[in-house]
Amino acid sequence: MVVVTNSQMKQIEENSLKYSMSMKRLMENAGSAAAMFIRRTMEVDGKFCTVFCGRGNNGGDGLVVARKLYESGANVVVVLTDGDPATDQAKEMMELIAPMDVALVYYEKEDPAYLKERLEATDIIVDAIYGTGFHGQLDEKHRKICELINGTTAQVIALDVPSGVTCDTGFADEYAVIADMTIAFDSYKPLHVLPVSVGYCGEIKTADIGIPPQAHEGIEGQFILVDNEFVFSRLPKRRRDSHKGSYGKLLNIAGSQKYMGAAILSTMAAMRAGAGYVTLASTKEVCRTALPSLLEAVMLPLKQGKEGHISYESLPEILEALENSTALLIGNGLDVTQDTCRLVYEVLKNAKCPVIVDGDGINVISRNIDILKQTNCNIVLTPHMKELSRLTTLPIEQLKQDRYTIGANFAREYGCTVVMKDAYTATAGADGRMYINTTGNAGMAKAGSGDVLAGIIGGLAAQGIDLVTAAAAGAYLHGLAGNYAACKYSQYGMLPREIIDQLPKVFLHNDR
Ligand SMILES: NC(=O)C1=CN([C@@H]2O[C@H](COP(=O)(O)OP(=O)(O)OC[C@H]3O[C@@H](n4cnc5c(N)ncnc54)[C@H](O)[C@@H]3O)[C@@H](O)[C@H]2O)[C@H](O)CC1
Ligand SMILES: [K+]
Repeated sequence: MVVVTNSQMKQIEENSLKYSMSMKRLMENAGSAAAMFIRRTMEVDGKFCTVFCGRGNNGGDGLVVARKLYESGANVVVVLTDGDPATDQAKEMMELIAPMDVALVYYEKEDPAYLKERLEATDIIVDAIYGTGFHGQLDEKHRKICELINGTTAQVIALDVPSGVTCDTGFADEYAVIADMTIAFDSYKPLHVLPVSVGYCGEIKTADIGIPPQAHEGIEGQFILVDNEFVFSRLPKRRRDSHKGSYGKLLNIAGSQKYMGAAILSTMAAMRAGAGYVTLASTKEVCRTALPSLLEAVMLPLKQGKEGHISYESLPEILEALENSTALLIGNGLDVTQDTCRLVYEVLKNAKCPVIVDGDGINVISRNIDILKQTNCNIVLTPHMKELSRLTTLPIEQLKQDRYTIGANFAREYGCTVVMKDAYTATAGADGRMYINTTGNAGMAKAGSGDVLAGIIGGLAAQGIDLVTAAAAGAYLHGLAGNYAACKYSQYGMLPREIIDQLPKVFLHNDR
């Protein structure tokens, strides 16, 4: 799903006028679609509905909803929060509703006691105070209104945007409306996917408001919400006449005496993601220990260094294996030693296939970031917040506030893809596009989950799926399999290995 910014939405709206659409019809369609969603979700006939309308076009949509809910049998009161409508379309909607038996009250003129009483009896509140036109903070009056709305037990339906949330940044005033459902008109906007604001939206529905598809042409989404359609339209079905060589060879350089599990989890995940061959390159001890869990993997046992890591002397064997690989995964459980630093740098300088760098691989790169500029391959980095902080040398607090801009700038500067792992993982492409993932749950916040994600991305990349897609789709599949695992084993009880076990179910449900 493509996410459009406020100015892109305005452009789409304007384009649609070229296809005999009018602003008035768009508003009528938006209000009708919203009323339909409300009717589908809850009983409306005989219910008390209070519609809060601002002066802009969002308020105009609210007036249409008020009319439609009244026609469906609801007892409707419209509260005009800022006086009469200011835009031409909204004024027309006001004229249409005037003759109906819908009470129109002016917030400033109304007795606060009446409003309080009305809200106590209200079943459904429609928030049409501010839409995409809002930015910044709410003033005192609007904070009071939003506080009233948030203080009721009614179902709160926000039109397009919960009032008080800024469309493009997702920044929410501390008193912003907290909706049970938000009806996004035509397209998702950044606030509908950004972690800072999704919590204000409740359930999000998109309403077709009659904008012709041609009006979207040439609009390139900068934020892309990764969904089932995105992922499975990019993961081809396996051909009946194919063979294991058709699905690539992943070389996974992972593990050390201290972190054996990372090698097992990442290798297993890559195999479960569909790769034809997966080779685990690790110390002899890790390979021997991992073998019983990794019957289908190829083992490349290497010399062990003094600290239990892969010895630098193994470089020639690794480079030879790299020659035949279609993707490289490096870093899971490698440990950070002088040897691993040299090893990772040399391997990166020599790699020609797509490379995924995770865990200690990232920590090693953070010590010498310019190595990223000395490579001849496409690279995905998969840092969590702490690792991103090491990579960018920025404090975590700053990253939390502005990770989209910082991540996109980093990806652009170093020409790589950055999977920023968090509760809502976002993948920044080198072209500055941001792929937002919303699958996953708190049960995945356990050591080993990252190894599984890296393995999935590696497995997909080995099959020839382009690296940005492998990264964004990998995060989605990982989260969805994690959700299945939580359903089976609970968020408390689930283990990262069970995310791998659930991956086949995700594929099965999507006919892969
Ligand atoms: N996109 C479409 O095709 C359609 C969208 N519709 C609806 O229109 C709104 C956007 O309407 P707009 O009139 O541009 O803005 P708002 O209604 O959100 O009104 C904002 C209003 O408030 C002012 N303002 C902005 N920030 C602040 C602030 N911090 N404090 C006070 N006032 C502020 C701003 O200047 C505006 O005047 C969209 O969301 C849809 O709901 C159409 O109806 C259908 C087609
Ligand atoms: K609104």
